[in-house]
Amino acid sequence: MANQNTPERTSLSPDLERRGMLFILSSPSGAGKTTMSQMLLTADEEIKLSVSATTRPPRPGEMDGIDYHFVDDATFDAMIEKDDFYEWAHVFNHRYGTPKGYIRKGLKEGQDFMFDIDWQGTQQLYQKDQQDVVSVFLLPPSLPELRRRLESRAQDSAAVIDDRMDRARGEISHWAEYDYVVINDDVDECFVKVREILHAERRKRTRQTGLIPFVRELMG
Ligand SMILES: Nc1nc2c(ncn2[C@@H]2O[C@H](COP(=O)(O)OP(=O)(O)O)[C@@H](O)[C@H]2O)c(=O)[nH]1
Ligand SMILES: Nc1ncnc2c1ncn2[C@@H]1O[C@H](COP(=O)(O)OP(=O)(O)O)[C@@H](O)[C@H]1O
Repeated sequence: MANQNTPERTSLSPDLERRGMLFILSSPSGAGKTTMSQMLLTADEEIKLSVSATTRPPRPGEMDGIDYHFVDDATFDAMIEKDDFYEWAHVFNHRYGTPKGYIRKGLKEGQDFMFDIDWQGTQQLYQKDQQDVVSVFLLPPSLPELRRRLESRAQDSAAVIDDRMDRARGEISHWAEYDYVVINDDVDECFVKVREILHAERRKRTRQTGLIPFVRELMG
């Protein structure tokens, strides 16, 4: 069996074309989206991260263009003006948005993208492209554990952590809008579940555009 962190190809066949997928991970802050998305990106060479633009300042260790495109308010305004965003939203007193160009081009070429976005962005992507969106909501095992994770990440001030905890219930209230809900208790078990979802969704008949010519040929 392949090691769970080893890159692998998961296409049914390299010859079969399929539609790219918009794979969304949402959760209250601290429940584990970044952890899960990094594990999936390491383990699976067929999915790329959609790098959002944000007006929030970088955390220690975050890199411009890798974790986010860190922009100022004027630049974000200009991007809205130029219709550069697939979707954007206000979250925690900052603005976050998904730049369009890169995603559109990739999807056409059958590339899968992972989105670490909130429920507002998820709703907007569903409105634009219902067929290609797969959404997963991560729940923490408990609220005290959620606080413990925010504190253990040690990258936000006490006031920011309090604010995120205050908003957690509101974010959790959107759980039923998602295709899948996974409780992130043990990190490795959660990863296996999220990866199973990704693999199964790739095999959906409607995503495999190469099936029609394949079956035609199969049937002679
Ligand atoms: N709608 C939308 N939400 C985003 C985007 N990028 C990030 N977010 C969400 O903004 C929230 C705050 O993200 P961040 O500041 O990185 O904090 P974290 O969730 O604690 O890692 C999270 O719920 C993210 O999923 C985006 O492009 N669009
Ligand atoms: N299943 C888990 N058990 C324990 N700690 C976890 C688990 N998942 C994530 N963490 C830790 O919790 C903190 C918040 O996780 P992170 O992935 O940054 O959350 P988010 O991106 O949703 O804000 C990080 O320090 C991370 O290492």
